[in-house]
Amino acid sequence: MDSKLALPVGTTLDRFIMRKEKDFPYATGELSQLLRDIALASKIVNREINRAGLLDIAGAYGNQNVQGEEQQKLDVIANIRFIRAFRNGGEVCTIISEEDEDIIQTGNPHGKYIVAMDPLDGSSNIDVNVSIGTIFSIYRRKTSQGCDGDLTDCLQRGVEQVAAGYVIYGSSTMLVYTTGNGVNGFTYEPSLGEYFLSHPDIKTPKTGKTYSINEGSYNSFPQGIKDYVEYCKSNEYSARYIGSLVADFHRNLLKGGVYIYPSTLKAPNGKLRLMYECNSLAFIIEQAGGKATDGVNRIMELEPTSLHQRCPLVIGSPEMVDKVTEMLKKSEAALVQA
Ligand SMILES: O=P(O)(O)OC[C@H]1O[C@](O)(COP(=O)(O)O)[C@@H](O)[C@@H]1O
Ligand SMILES: [Mg+2]
Ligand SMILES: [Mg+2]
Repeated sequence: MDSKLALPVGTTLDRFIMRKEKDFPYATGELSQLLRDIALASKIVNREINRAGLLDIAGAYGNQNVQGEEQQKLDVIANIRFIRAFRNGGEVCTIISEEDEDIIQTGNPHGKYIVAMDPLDGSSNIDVNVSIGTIFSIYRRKTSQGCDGDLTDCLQRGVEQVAAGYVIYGSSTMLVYTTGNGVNGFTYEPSLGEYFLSHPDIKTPKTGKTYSINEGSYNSFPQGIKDYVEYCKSNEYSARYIGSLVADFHRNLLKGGVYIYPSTLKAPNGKLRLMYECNSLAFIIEQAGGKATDGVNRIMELEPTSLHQRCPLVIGSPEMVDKVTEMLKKSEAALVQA
């Protein structure tokens, strides 16, 4: 946390954003307002999620999204709520969403920012009351204001992010984000309708004893990943896999651990999307002292070529990510020699 501005636990998100803005003499308040818009939309989505079982908003929506996945009603509701918040807020000109094939123009040509988002992460867990989330990345547009953003604005590398974060809708609802000056977590108090600083200056442990991977696809993992899973077992690490990226990531961020979604025969480029899952969490983990790679390269330096491109993900405590990279390299070298 910036030494000149250590704010106490219990500070409201609004006050935190306002005070942090003072760290940036040239700040114009637009990014602050955009963070508030995200917080507002997340409160509405949180309310819908909490009541999902009661209202007719559980289950499938009856459409497939651009990924070929069955859309859940809450995927669509969350998508609508965030798009509406960005439209009404006025700071965003263009949106990339997991639920929309093409970029969405908000009608705010003077908006300075591009948002890439996964409105509802962990869709397979929606109806079974398991933690789910929302993931977002914020970029400054490259093209001049006054017109709609275009692909050059949208396809920026992770290192260009001005902010990123996620909301986890779990036993409590939390917003965790970075603007490149450390990572802070805020817990939502529904009866007051406010987010309060609960996890200041989050740092992830250098290593841990938890690994998160869907071993159901073990047989088609790259050899290096198989070797790493065996290494974890031989060292009696704990296997934890919720099946919601945000939830698995959040646990490992706080307690130490590594989450791996490798390339498999079924998904040669992995399953997770670079622009609104991998880049966002990579920015967070790096700001918290951890690492994120595709097994070889730093996620944040990957050059995006399409809106919904996928990439393998190895993310978490730095020493554990390094171990995975080391084992992948070794198995590759063994293959070459064979
Ligand atoms: O069922 P699998 O193949 O293990 O995939 C689970 C992963 O897929 C995801 O559900 C993909 O995200 P969406 O739910 O946003 O599509 C991640 O949250 C999760 O980590
Ligand atoms: Mg997702
Ligand atoms: Mg999703």
